[in-house]
Amino acid sequence: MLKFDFSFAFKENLGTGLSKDEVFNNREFAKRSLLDVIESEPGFLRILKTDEYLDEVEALKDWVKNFDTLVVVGIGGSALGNLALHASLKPMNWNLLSEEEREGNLRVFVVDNVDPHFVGSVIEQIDLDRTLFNVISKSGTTAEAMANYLVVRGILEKRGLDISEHLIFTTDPEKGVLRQIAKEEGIRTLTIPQDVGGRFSVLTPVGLFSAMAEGIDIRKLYEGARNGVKRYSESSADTNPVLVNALLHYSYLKDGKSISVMMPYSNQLYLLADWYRQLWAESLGKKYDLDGNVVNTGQTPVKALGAVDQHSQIQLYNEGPKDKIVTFLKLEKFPGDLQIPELHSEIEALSYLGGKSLSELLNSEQEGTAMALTENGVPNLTLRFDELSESSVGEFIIYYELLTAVMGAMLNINPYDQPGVELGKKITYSLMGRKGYEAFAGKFSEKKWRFEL
Ligand SMILES: O=P(O)(O)OC[C@H]1O[C@](O)(CO)[C@@H](O)[C@@H]1O
Repeated sequence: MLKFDFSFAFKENLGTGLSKDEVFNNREFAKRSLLDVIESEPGFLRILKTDEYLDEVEALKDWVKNFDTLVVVGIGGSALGNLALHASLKPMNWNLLSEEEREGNLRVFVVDNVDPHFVGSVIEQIDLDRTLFNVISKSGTTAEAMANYLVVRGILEKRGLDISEHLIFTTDPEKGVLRQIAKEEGIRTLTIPQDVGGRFSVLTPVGLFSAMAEGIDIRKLYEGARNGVKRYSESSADTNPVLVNALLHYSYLKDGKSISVMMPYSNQLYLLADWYRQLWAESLGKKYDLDGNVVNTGQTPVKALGAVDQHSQIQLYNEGPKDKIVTFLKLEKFPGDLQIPELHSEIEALSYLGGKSLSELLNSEQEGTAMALTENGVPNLTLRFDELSESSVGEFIIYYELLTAVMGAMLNINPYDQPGVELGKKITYSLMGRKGYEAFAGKFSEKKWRFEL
């Protein structure tokens, strides 16, 4: 079970900011918002009521064993969940291990960006004959995912490999070009349910397939998420960590804290902060509220890595603008630890470290940073994992999905759409010569718009 420490989030300890009374003033509003979310049964909650998606993915278990490597091709919500599961639940050197060391489980690479050097370097590391490519796109129109699909397909064709054996598509059950191509060519498919948006889709086949392929127990992931739903659906605002956190983030946002920092003190947890960044940004960053008023709301998610970013960001967080609320992610038990040898006992600047472990140092740094922020009046909270396991990561995912949806309800916006991404996509189509989109970039090529040196 995840543990939450909200001690340093209130005026009582900060000496500034919002008091418990001020924050909990909105408790009825938060409770109603949570109830509304649960009653509306968004797709990310509905999927946990069935084993349908687990079964769909597990039906491919034997076929997957034909391969040594899985390459996920997708971007945003079609990539970040895969990366987060891979980083948090597999050893950091997983893709460097031999097949025996991996006990037949697959290496997993995620190709999201269209940086040619990045894509090329992944291709160089794989044995095409033993590689399966999972092209993930809900819409089937995202330029980056489609371009990388074409690149990969081109390479497979050139090599004379059987396309329908080396490709699988994860996409909308009915719509889109990937569905169409799959039907025509007999390519296997997995479903992205229509009621689940990309950034909420990690517990659909989007995230489950690569997780299963690399040996993650996807049923345990569901178990953690399902237990999380029970725990976080509870309606007491004083004991439900979703409600406390929603109240905190909502109240501090209204109070001018426009930045939400997530700072894991663990390299393995770092990509969970990346996943959270898309979830918080695309869900809550909205121009209009549900009544059509222009609100331009949202809270900018920032990720930082402890202890590394203590030496890069903390000066700003402590002494810069008071516009942040910070969430630390802390890991109690690391998969492995290193003892610091007792050397140089005569040098005081080194001797105090001897005999301690690296995890002890890292976690002391987290506590020290939390206390320093508190001294400086920066509200912060700590979310603690006892250890990294499928069930704790599953719980974390549902915790943040629910928190985001409740925040959306409190802000009276739609957390499930992303209209603000569309214009940039259309201008890109225009720049790339896509038919029907000619006009979108034209305007900005006029001389009066330019200031180039
Ligand atoms: O799965 P798709 O449709 O390719 O979309 C990828 C990503 O692009 C967006 O639509 C816009 O960034 C995200 O919401 C989504 O996760």
